[in-house]
Amino acid sequence: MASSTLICDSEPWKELRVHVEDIKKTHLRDLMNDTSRCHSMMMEFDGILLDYSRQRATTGTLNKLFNLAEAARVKEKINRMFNGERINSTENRSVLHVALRAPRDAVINSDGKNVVPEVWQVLDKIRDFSERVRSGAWVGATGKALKDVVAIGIGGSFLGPLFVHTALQTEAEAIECARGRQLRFLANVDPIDIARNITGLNPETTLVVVVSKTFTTAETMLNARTLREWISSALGPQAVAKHMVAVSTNLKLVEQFGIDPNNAFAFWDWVGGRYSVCSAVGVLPLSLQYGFPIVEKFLKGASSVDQHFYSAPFEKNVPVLLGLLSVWNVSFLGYSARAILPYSQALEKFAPHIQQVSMESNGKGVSIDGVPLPYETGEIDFGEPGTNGQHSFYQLIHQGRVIPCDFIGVVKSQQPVYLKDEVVSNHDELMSNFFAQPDALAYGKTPEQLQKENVAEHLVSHKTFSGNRPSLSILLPSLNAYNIGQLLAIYEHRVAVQGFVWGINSFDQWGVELGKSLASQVRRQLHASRKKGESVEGFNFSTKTLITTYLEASADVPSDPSTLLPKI
Ligand SMILES: O=P(O)(O)OC[C@H]1O[C@H](O)[C@H](O)[C@@H](O)[C@@H]1O
Repeated sequence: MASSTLICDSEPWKELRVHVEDIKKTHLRDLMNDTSRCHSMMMEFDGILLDYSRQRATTGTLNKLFNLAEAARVKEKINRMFNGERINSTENRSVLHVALRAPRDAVINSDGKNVVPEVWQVLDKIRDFSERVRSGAWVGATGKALKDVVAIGIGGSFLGPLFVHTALQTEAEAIECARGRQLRFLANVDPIDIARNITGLNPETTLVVVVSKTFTTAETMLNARTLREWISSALGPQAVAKHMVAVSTNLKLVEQFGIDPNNAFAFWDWVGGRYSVCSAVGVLPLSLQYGFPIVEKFLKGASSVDQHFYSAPFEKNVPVLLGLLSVWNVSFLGYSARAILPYSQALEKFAPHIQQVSMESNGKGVSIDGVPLPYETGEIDFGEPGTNGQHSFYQLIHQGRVIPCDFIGVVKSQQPVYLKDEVVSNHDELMSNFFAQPDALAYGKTPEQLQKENVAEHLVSHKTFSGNRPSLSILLPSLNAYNIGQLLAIYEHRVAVQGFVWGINSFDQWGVELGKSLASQVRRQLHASRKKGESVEGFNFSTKTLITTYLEASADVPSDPSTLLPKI
């Protein structure tokens, strides 16, 4: 364990701690009255409007945060990331998801080698393959076109592609391109997820894409073996070659599984799982569904933000500003959660994706040098589309704990609806809430206001809103593939900025390993008990009792069953 200077020992950190006392003396109601402050806390980039005037911050706070960024050497760390240095030091890897969406002529080096040509080699292969499948040039074992795709993967090999798919599903151009096709995602090892995913699908017209960076993830591999069985029991084992393809960094294991290496789409260990949606992980299933040209627009949107993040000064740099403000909220104001609230049903899978990007990246206990941290990192991310969330958990956000909110709105709906006799269009109705909620949180409602409204005395405290609750608003011009790419990259880089300031490694995830290895011990026990009747040993009293109860109550499961697939 090396020793290193922690950011909390720096002068800018200490200054921010002192500055909290100044901010405590202010209320957002007053801060919002300062028009020049608000003006300076709004910016536009590539069609996106960012308004962070409802943060509990002044221009002075921002300056102190920029000093903190300097002390944390954030610019240097961004450069090291883009230069392909091995900033993921515990795995000895570079972190180059930006190369996945770089233009064909860009140069991004990893170990002195420009990786952009290999990125485009795979993209070209995806374009070619997806066009062949979509046009019916590539057919299944019985000669039928493959119109349905099941993508098997979990975590980073699932959440990002699901978010993008869900966001595109209702977009006009994407709808046209996807006509007659279905894309489904099988993630959970729960057989119910298998049942749901194969329901209504015919193996003859289905292509299965196995997506796994390592090709060893227990859930994904069992699901892959299950769908291999589903295909071969219906069409014969030789059908697997036509009906199963793979995305992985481990092409050797892909071949051992029985998938033709020609039908494997590579990516590289410099792509972290949760940062892999722009690799074949997302690009292959999405291109099969929507065609490569749409996915290329998504990559371009992400690339535009990459260039902005790399080159814009911090005062006008969207991911940097967002990252610094999150650090301010978490480490100085003590707000440990963040709500992601898109006012667009198309973004319903955005919060679950960002949950992994953020929490798996920044939920760490030690510095990048292995020094235990005296401050907490990461935040608890959750969210639902507005207005649904308003009728669910917003009560707590308005009158309970303070949770900084990200409001994400879209100017032009993907699916406008107008009714002749209504006051506003349906999208305007949605957006009325998008504009109102941040002010409700910021201003609140005072007892004096309530008294003026003649509210009964015994209800005044119940109806009082303290306000002073921070939020920020992001307004996108529309929600097409390009905008979806922009949004993704903004959040990816914001998380990196937070990690750079906290001085942690945002690109490893050792915290997921312990549970996996304990599950292996349980798996061995279940096998031994079911097949050989062995008693449950080697666990504490609680776990032993739970497992024994489970085994006894399911003793009717045959010890050597023949293959059984869901019947639904
Ligand atoms: O893509 P795979 O190798 O199958 O990994 C799938 C997921 O599982 C791991 O446990 C990690 O928590 C995730 O970061 C990863 O995305």
